[in-house]
Amino acid sequence: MSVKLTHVVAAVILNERGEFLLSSRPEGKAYAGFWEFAGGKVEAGETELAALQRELHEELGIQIAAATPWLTKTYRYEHAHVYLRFFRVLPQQWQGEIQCREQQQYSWQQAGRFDVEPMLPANGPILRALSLPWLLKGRPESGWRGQNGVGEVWMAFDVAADVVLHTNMHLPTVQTETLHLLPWSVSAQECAGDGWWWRPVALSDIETLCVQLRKRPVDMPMVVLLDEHLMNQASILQDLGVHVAVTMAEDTA
Ligand SMILES: Nc1nc2c([nH]c(=O)n2[C@H]2C[C@H](O)[C@@H](COP(=O)(O)OP(=O)(O)OP(=O)(O)O)O2)c(=O)[nH]1
Repeated sequence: MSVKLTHVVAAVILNERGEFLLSSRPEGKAYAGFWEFAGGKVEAGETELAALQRELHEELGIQIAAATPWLTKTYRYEHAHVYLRFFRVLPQQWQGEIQCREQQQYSWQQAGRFDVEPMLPANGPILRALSLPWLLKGRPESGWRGQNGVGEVWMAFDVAADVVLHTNMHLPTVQTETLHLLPWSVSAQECAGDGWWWRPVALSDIETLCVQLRKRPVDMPMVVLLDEHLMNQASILQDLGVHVAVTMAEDTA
């Protein structure tokens, strides 16, 4: 029996302080009072970006100029089986004053420290993924460090030994069918059943990765390890849609 999936888009809106926006679901909707990322159902004939722009304007009165596809998630509620597409919206990609047009509430939240509840049940992994810093720097000997809204995240991995240790973060597995389509320069390694690391050789590999991630999105972050010659590309990778970048750094003290 085929299951009808409800196609939903939702926006991870960021502000200049690196916080992200959650809002409560209004009275009259399923899971009223639960917290979510603003968004809603994609209408027939509408693109995902157009749906996101319409929903964010209807719910919060803000305008979205652009949004980067991020993670995806399918989830079966009693009321619907949903296919959720999350988009990252950077501070320069949205404008307007936030208004609660549907009598909902909103809150700016820090990654890793949520003080609103209850959350929509489908969103747990998404909230955990947000606690991953976008960029971590370090070396294999000393581990990699980055900042999220709460503080420092540290992790270490030994690609050869296929072992990952980490603190204050979560690195679950991505879908293998997407991994098989990637332009492997060095094949991806599953690390202790906890995540996937991928080490591209050229910027074009990363562009191909991002095209594949847009076509076949994954439900957890893909961590891209950048060798030294690709480090200066890190600033453009976020726009391309890379989830998490790990770079070698001189100073790891
Ligand atoms: N907007 C949003 N919906 C989410 C999130 N997580 C999650 O599981 N959902 C689910 C809840 C709902 O079943 C579905 C969104 O549908 P909705 O009823 O809110 O959509 P809508 O705003 O278009 O509502 P309506 O016009 O039909 O009243 O997706 C999230 O973070 N944001």
